[in-house]
Amino acid sequence: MNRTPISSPPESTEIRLALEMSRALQAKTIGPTFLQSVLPELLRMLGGQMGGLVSQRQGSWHCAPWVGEKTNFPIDLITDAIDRIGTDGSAPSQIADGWCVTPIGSDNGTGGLNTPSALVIRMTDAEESAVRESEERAQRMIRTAQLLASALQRIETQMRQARRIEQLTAVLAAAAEWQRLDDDEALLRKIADTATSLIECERASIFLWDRRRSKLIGRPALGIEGGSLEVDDDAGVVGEVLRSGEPKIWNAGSDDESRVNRKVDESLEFETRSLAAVPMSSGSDEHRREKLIGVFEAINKTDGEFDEFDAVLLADLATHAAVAIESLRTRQRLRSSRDRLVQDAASATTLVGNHPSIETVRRSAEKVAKTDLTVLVLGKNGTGKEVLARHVHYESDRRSGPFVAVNCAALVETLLESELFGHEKGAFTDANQTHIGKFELASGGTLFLDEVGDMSPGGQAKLLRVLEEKVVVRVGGSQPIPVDVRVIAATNQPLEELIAARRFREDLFFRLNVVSLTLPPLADRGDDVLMVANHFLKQFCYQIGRQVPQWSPAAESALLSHSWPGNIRELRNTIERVCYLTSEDVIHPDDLMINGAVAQRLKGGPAAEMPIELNEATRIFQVDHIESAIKTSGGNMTDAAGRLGLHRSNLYRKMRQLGMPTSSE
Ligand SMILES: Nc1ncnc2c1ncn2[C@@H]1O[C@H](COP(=O)(O)OP(=O)(O)OP(=O)(O)O)[C@@H](O)[C@H]1O
Repeated sequence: MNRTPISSPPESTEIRLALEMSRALQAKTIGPTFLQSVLPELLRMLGGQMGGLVSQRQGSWHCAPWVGEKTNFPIDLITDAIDRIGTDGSAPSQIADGWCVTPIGSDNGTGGLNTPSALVIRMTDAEESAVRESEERAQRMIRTAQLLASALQRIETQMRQARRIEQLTAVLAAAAEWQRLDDDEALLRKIADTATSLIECERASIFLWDRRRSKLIGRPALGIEGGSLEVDDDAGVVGEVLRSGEPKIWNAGSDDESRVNRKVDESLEFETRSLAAVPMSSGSDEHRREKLIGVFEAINKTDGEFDEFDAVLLADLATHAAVAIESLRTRQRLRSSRDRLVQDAASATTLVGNHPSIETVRRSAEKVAKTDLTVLVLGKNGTGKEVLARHVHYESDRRSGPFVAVNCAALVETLLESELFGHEKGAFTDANQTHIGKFELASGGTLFLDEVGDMSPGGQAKLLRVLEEKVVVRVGGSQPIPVDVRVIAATNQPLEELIAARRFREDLFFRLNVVSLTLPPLADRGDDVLMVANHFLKQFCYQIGRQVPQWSPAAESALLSHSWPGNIRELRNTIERVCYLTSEDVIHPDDLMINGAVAQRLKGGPAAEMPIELNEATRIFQVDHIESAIKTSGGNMTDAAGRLGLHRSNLYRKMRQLGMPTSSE
């Protein structure tokens, strides 16, 4: 070989190289183009004429970054050098035929080069001669090449880590956006679009698994106008993923053609050149398999082939996508069962009647329902004040929220505050646990304050404050809790008279009486009596499974002429009795047992042909007796309780026991 005298590289080469590389490592702008821009200068310092980083991916060699021509690689030398990488990560350089090859060890999965790689330098002729002449020069070449190799590895690691952070940030941002979507078509499309742009591929598809039919349904089925793409769940690469639960990559040319299900391409008039597919599961490690909902697939990498980094990114997206799909499904299920419940509850509280007075109330109720105004419902006992309050609730935008009813008369002052506003654990002797008040429970919905006229003065003052400030403070607590509640109050008491007698606060009256709705007594509703009677008749007959009987004309007249002092509640009880105590196809006036007929019947009068069990007779007597006490007291429950020798709260308890409506929650 021709030995040309050469000058040794200046002693400072290694130092300059080290300085240059440390500057490079500190640069904030390290990116894919960075190495390409600094490599020529580094090579020149090393005495190289061409070279760069060579790595083997998916069976073929890639040179990037690289300076100079890409021909005549010393493949054998590179393979040999890579094979010599020690288990401890040591990577000896090889010098031969003018090449210096330095393998780059794996960085143990820290995000750097975990594909076989080597720094390859083609020496200038002068450098080659110098290296051949002098062992010291050869050693210097090796040392500087190793220095450069380790710097390249660090730079590459940094770049990959920066890219990974960027990707994960993008995945998290996308996942947060997916959680906000409420329509599954839009969600799936958005997931596919995100994957397409992050992974840099032509399209992405989600294959949802229909386990029962052993099919995978491609969504979005791009290219199939309005149709759906369905494949057998064991076909193609997606089938492999489903079977193994592992990510799979396929690249045309380097992988087995038979793995791809070309039927999909045919139906989409598309050509798959490369493909990465990963399982989609919303479960954590041990539940991954059972929570597998499908396969996520990226098709045709825009530049080159898919590699394991793409598969890792796709798997990140798939995990978040599976959670978003599952949580949308759960939300949809919950929403539809909630809608069904709301629908059931709304239809169970129908405001029956079409008398003009009821039509007027209904129209006003529906109008006020669209606002958040406080409503005061007025009317005698049993006229349907709670039914009307529920009607307002179910007609309002708050219908999916709770409807919470509180009977203010049934609460003694000491309990009222804790019932309405809640208490903290330890607030008083029996407060073993934190108790959420009705205002908080009704948040997002409606709070119905029944018998508000019976509220104690202290209770009235506290209620007024909450209505004005729209915050509650639990008893024993200090934290103000904002409450979003529409309040509907009701009373059968003449509030103006109570105000004059200083038993009801005028300021609270004005606060509650923003809109008032008044229900007329049943006797003033004309033929509605028959309509409501038929409504209850059907309801009770259905409950006990008997044929609905007919009214005799005389029974209809009796219903229409009765004064119904207990209003609809009395009518309801009457019809309930009729349903339970008669068995004929036609109902006669005597069957109604109104106008004292119950007592007469219980005393063994003419209406007593049908035997009644003792329990039922006792119940009927008690109901009748309590109703007449309430009637005599003009609806004042405290007074009625006094007449019956009971405390007011015991009267409510008794009424509940007897199945009498009490308008409490
Ligand atoms: N218009 C109506 N259509 C159908 N059922 C009704 C109607 N009005 C009242 N009811 C029924 O009558 C009974 C009494 O109604 P509700 O409890 O709403 O009356 P109230 O005026 O609130 O009574 P109270 O003043 O005693 O609290 C309930 O069983 C209710 O379902």
